[in-house]
Amino acid sequence: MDTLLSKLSTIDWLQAAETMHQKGFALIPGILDDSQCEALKKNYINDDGYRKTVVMERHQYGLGEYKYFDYPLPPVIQTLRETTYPHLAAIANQWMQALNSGVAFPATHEELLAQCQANGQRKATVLILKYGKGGFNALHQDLYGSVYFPIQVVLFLSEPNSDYTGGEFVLIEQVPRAQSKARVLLPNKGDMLVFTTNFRPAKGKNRYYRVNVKHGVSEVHEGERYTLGIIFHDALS
Ligand SMILES: O=C(O)CCC(=O)C(=O)O
Ligand SMILES: [Fe+2]
Repeated sequence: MDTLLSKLSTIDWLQAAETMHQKGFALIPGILDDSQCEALKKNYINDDGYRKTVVMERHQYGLGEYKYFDYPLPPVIQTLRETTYPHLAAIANQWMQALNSGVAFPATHEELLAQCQANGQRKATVLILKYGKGGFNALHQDLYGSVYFPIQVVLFLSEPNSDYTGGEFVLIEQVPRAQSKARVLLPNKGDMLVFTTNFRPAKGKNRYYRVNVKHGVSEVHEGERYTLGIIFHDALS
């Protein structure tokens, strides 16, 4: 845990914020070590510590499975969630200001959760996802109620091109009155990707405008791909 905290403390958040402003995502390499990735994956088959399993194809979400963690969250996840939040809140607040939205997010994650609770959103949204051959995640946004935080994080628990092939992380930008732009990413095991849940501001001639963003995962060709998704707001159910 101390090593995780010390890794998180070395993140250059100014640079991450700059990349977020430019592109709506920022890749921060080497956050989880191999044993932390393996421990999270190994625990997937157990029932303890999870509140719900979702078989993605049953809801047309894609092909694969995920499990929502229950409170109290495992210490590694709790640390990731509460330590990264204040930095992301600063970025989100700059976005809200640029877009004149009148929304401001609280400085601490505890306060965000209090806002969720006041709105009946009490269920943990942190999840671990597992995809096998043919698995994919359809393009989506992770909003779980009217209180939501616009930035989320994914930690990559498998090594691309060795644990699995295919399975790129996909981001699609929907620019107003234009056709969509796709970006594909293949982060390494242990990397942390920060990205917008629903939109980012882009600079127009006179003011900022909203670019909608969705994310998903392209088809896994071979092997198994696991990720840990950290969403900062909680869910109604
Ligand atoms: O498996 C992935 O890379 C995507 C996970 C995801 O959609 C999420 O964490 O919200
Ligand atoms: Fe997602």
